[in-house]
Amino acid sequence: MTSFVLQAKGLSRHYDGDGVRVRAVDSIDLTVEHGEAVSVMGPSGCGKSTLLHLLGGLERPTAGELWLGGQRVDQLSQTGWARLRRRSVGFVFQAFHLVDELSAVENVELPALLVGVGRRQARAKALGLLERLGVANRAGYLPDRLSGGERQRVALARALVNQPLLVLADEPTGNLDSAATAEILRLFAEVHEAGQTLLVVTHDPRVAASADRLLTMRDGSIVEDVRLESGLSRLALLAQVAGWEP
Ligand SMILES: Nc1ncnc2c1ncn2[C@@H]1O[C@H](COP(=O)(O)OP(=O)(O)OP(=O)(O)O)[C@@H](O)[C@H]1O
Repeated sequence: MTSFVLQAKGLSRHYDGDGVRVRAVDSIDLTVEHGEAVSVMGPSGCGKSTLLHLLGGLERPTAGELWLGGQRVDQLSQTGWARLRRRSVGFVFQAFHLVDELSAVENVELPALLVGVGRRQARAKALGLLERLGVANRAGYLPDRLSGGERQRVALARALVNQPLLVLADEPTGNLDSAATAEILRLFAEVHEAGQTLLVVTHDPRVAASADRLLTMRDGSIVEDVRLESGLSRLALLAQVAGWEP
């Protein structure tokens, strides 16, 4: 068995329009091992979201190879990707993307039902996750009756319900106040400690510093790839990125 969850080789996504080529993602090489928590930072427009979309099959590369859990996926059809994504990739977005008409528990169990888990088992899994993430008391609520922090916890539960190989999060705290951000960070840390592989795109240095590896992107490329091993290096990162005094 391969030890990596994800491997990209020369992965690129270029857009052509008005005679101009935008190299949104430009020949990226990246390996993510099982159990890593990786954060991706960089200035607006440097290609972070495009990279995340490529890694989760929401967009197709214009060049390069992508491997997920030992399977080559850059050539997969849309249907093939949809099937793979349901089982192997969990998404958490800034805007939550919950189904408004479904209750919290129904949102969480939906991906399980879609891969053929029985109703009773799907419900039990969903309730278990809501419990673990501290929102079991909101199981029957529709999303519009939940706070931002609660919605994101439900979205995280939904991302985890099929025990994916990889969770991809795009600015997961972008719509949250600082108390809810701290709570979501704590939950991401717990999920990571339980062995989940994570890749998080963020502008927030607190989020970035909670990972154990930080990628910095510029103009479609990864220009820095550092391990954040100690509390000290995390503090230094915070100071450097945010201009704070440690
Ligand atoms: N569908 C598209 N067509 C043309 N250009 C695109 C498309 N999607 C993204 N781009 C361009 O690709 C580049 C990277 O965009 P991307 O959204 O990945 O950046 P980002 O780092 O996530 O930005 P932000 O931090 O502002 O969300 C930008 O120059 C953007 O304008």
